[in-house]
Amino acid sequence: MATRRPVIAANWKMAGSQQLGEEVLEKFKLLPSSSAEVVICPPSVYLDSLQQQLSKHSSELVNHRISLGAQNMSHQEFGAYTGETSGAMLKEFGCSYVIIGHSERRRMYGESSDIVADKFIMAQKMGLTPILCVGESLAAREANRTFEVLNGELNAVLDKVGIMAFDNALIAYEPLWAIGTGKSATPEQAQEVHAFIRQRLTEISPFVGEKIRILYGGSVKPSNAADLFTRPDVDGGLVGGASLNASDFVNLCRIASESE
Ligand SMILES: O=C(CO)COP(=O)(O)O
Repeated sequence: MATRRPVIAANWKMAGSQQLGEEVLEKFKLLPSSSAEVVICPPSVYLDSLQQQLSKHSSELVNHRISLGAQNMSHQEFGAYTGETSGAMLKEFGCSYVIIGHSERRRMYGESSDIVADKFIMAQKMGLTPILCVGESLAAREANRTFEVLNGELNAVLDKVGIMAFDNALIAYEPLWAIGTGKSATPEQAQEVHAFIRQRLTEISPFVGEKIRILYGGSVKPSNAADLFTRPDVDGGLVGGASLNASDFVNLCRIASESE
């Protein structure tokens, strides 16, 4: 089996502060080293200060791999799109990653799978690595439609970008019923879906399927992380609530590093 370096990504959503960035980096300085890749996705207005904080503390963070990411971006390149942020702007402010197709954006802001695919394409065009979120609702799970929903969400992107585009992407499996509910998927449920996603990609390209990192998201916290992250197809986490607590978040990175 390929060794895939774990990734822990923080999705602050519309929360956090400049102060939180400072607190998180201070906690990382106390952790001797971590092998997991860490991605912090604050609201875009905080990217500038976080980028500066990262560079200020860089000499004390050499044993960590911390990158910046955004939570969303426009599928357009530039122009008259009030309120939007382009991939080029995110790049200018130090982002390497961007979350694409989070269920909160799909549900609350009407992002169709088609738009999600266009954002994926634009992210890569701008040199950003997309973190593509997929996941089923509780109703879909209860109706045994989990794999059908995931297939639909994956196919919408695969059909437009092709399998090789996934060579430079992460996938986050985030069941909607586990997001912000305190009720995580069980490690068995997560593993089952992650294996399904990997298999789906492996059928088209064994190289991509084996290599791609699939993160689990939905009520990840220090108490359930080790059980999730040690499953063979779970390559880390996309963390909401627990990423707003600096100690918990750094703890999650330590747990992910130890589960490699
Ligand atoms: O949506 C999520 C991360 O993108 C998960 O959020 P919670 O960790 O708060 O459940």
